[in-house]
Amino acid sequence: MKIDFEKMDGLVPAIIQDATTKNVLMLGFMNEEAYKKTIETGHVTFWSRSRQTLWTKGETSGHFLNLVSIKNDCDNDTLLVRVNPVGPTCHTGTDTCWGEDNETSPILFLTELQDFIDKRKKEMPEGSYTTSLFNKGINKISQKVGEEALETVIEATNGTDEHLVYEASDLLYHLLVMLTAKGLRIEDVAAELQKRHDPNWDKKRRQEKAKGTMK
Ligand SMILES: N=c1c2ncn([C@@H]3O[C@H](COP(=O)(O)OP(=O)(O)OP(=O)(O)O)[C@@H](O)[C@H]3O)c2ncn1[C@@H]1O[C@H](COP(=O)(O)O)[C@@H](O)[C@H]1O
Repeated sequence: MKIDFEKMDGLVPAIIQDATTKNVLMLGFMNEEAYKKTIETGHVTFWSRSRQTLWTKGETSGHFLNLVSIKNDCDNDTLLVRVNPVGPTCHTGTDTCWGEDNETSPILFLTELQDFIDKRKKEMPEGSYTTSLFNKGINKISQKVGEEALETVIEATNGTDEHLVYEASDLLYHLLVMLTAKGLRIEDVAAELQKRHDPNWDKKRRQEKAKGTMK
């Protein structure tokens, strides 16, 4: 279904959400022209009600909202616009128009860290520990994962919580490097875990195992 501008007298509210952190950044209004321009340019564009003109967010500040996706609500009169913001969204200098900092949750940081590791793999800058791991290859990276797993286990059985968190972090970092080396993502692992969360998953797994279609 198309967004219904007519129903809304030509102007629909557009909720702007950070595609990564999922924080709500601001609310704006779009007419059909602004909507089309947003899709054509990939920069979120509104209709300014006060200035009565099209307004591309970032055109003066450089703080563009790069379009990721745009979606109608259930009755096609409000838009959810997911973006990657360049800089702070609010004109007051805060990340959201509600004065909040756009903090990444520690769990989401795992994907950010893997993006960073992937960048290291592509650019291979000198002096980087991650680069040195990629240079040594998958066998050495796998060995490091094994070592860090062992150190984590030792802390779990015989150490402090603080040391356990420290070693588990070493383990996760090296696991991310290993996944990256293999062209895989932490999201692939999360998706597998999500699949397993189905209460019938283990039953299905056993059935498939019995049929010999799964290891
Ligand atoms: N999270 C980590 C991280 N965790 C652990 N490590 C490194 O992993 C190594 C752990 O190995 P060990 O405990 O065996 O200690 P070691 O004796 O120094 O290591 P070896 O001599 O055995 O290789 C240390 O050198 C740590 O510095 C990490 N190195 C990098 N990161 C992240 O990766 C980013 C990029 O790092 P660089 O590529 O080095 O810029 C950083 O900004 C961080 O966010």
